[in-house]
Amino acid sequence: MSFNLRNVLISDEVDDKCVDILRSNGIEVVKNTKLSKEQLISEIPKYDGLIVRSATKATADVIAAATNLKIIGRAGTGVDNIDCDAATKKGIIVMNTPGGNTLSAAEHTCALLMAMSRNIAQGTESLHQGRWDRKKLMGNEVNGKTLAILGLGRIGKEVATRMQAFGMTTIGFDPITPPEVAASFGVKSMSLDEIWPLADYITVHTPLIPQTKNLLNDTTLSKCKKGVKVINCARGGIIDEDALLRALESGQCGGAALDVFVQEPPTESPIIKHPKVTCTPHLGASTLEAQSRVAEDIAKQFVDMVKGKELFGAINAAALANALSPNTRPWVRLGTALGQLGSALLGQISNDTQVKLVTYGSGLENAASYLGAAVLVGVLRPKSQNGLNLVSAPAVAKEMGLKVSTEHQASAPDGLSELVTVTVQQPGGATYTLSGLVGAGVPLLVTLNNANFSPRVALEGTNLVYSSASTSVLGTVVGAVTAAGSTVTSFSSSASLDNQTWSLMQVAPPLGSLDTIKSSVKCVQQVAF
Ligand SMILES: NC(=O)C1=CN([C@@H]2O[C@H](COP(=O)(O)OP(=O)(O)OC[C@H]3O[C@@H](n4cnc5c(N)ncnc54)[C@H](O)[C@@H]3O)[C@@H](O)[C@H]2O)C=CC1
Ligand SMILES: O=C(O)C(=O)COP(=O)(O)O
Repeated sequence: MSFNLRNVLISDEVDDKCVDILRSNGIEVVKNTKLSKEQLISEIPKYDGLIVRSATKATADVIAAATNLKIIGRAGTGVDNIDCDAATKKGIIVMNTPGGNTLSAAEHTCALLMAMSRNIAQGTESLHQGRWDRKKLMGNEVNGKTLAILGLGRIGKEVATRMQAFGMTTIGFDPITPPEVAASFGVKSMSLDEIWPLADYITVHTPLIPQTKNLLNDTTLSKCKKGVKVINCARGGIIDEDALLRALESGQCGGAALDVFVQEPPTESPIIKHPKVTCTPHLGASTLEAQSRVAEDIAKQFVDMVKGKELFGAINAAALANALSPNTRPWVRLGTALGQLGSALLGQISNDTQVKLVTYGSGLENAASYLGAAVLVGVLRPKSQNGLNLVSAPAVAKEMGLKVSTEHQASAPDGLSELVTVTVQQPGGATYTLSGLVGAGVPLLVTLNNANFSPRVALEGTNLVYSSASTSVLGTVVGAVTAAGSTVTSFSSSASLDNQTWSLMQVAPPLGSLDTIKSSVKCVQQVAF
């Protein structure tokens, strides 16, 4: 996959460091933060890259119009404003800058929590209006109170340690963070049902995903202590705003501090007007420090990717990241080559084609995550539409209905340390199984339908792959290649198995037609690896 990024559109307010780094690396940049959705749709086909914060909505219709787009960069954390599924299906990388704004968001959460507890916004407002509301604005200490943190990732952890310094007891829930990890930063892990009755404060630090949408709702709020206070500096919608309003009205909720909203800006929402609500206009990441970091991070991540150095921060491209790593790159090439070979021999790929990948050996224990995508790129290449790559292949295969399975075996056969086999099968039709490994950084074919190649065949260049009853057809095939104006640059054949020999003949240039060879062999295909 080539990463030739000619130009990038920056459509949100991103620090100019980003522009400077991209331009100094030869990438053209247009910054336009005033585009309407319609204007974005009409502009986007001109660009190879797009950089956004949270304001631009990279929805399915924007992505559908993005005929040249290779990458969407999020100068920040949350990617819920980007239709990642639509981008993945089109082979567009989605990348964020994890960590660049963590401290700012954590500090803002703590600031909101304290401001809510001491009525700082309400006090400021009363003074602005010429009042001296001391009695009305009685607060409470946070010392000795219990803070529940839902989502113990980067920000949740930083909030915990800061609020512990104020004397709060921190408890939390996260389906992924192990209890011992949470304990290492002073948070006692509990189930949500254990948390609700214990919490004096609840702060959410999860992504907005189906499992976290309306995590705080009428039911869960009713399980909390009367007067519980809530903070949302993560994403609008994790707390159900209507339920929150009802709880504030009834006193079940004693206060809310909100930086994010279901609709931004929340002009129509009554929640922002409620006297017990302290709110800010999505300012969690709005510090000079965070903006400088995320701008620099996203630009450097783009440049590193273009230079083929590494793919950091990509959230939909595990296979692609491995394609850039020197250790795994040849295995990715092997997977694609085996997939291509299987697909060419099968001759047809349809909705019910079955593809099975087996990895052998401890070195390939977690390789299926990227080798699977690599194999599918090879399998689907004959059917390839624009954008078929390591990002999109699994999604395209899923959409087509291909039956894809993977398996890992701890040890490899025949004394090998690692081996990959790919089987492609048409139900009720042919089956081809290919095995290969990497030697000296080169993808090598080991067997084809159990027929062994010794020496192993480098899967490189353009090859005629044919099967014959014996190797005696070699002269005829070479004659046909020469007559077609091509030359044979290497040749390998397998051991004979069941009266069949498989041969790979590397030719240059590729042949225009295989017709003269077809009559001399059982089957022949031309594959460019
Ligand atoms: N207000 C603002 O300006 C900012 C908001 N954010 C938002 O803050 C949130 C957290 O960001 P990070 O800590 O960097 O993300 P992270 O990925 O480091 O942490 C998120 C945590 O949520 C956990 N999680 C997932 N599903 C969960 C569930 N059902 N219940 C409980 N926990 C669950 C994950 O396991 C993970 O540990 C994101 O939504 C991000 O978009 C981030 C930066 C600035
Ligand atoms: O990084 C995030 O998830 C944020 O919410 C920050 O949003 P922003 O870049 O300030 O629009």
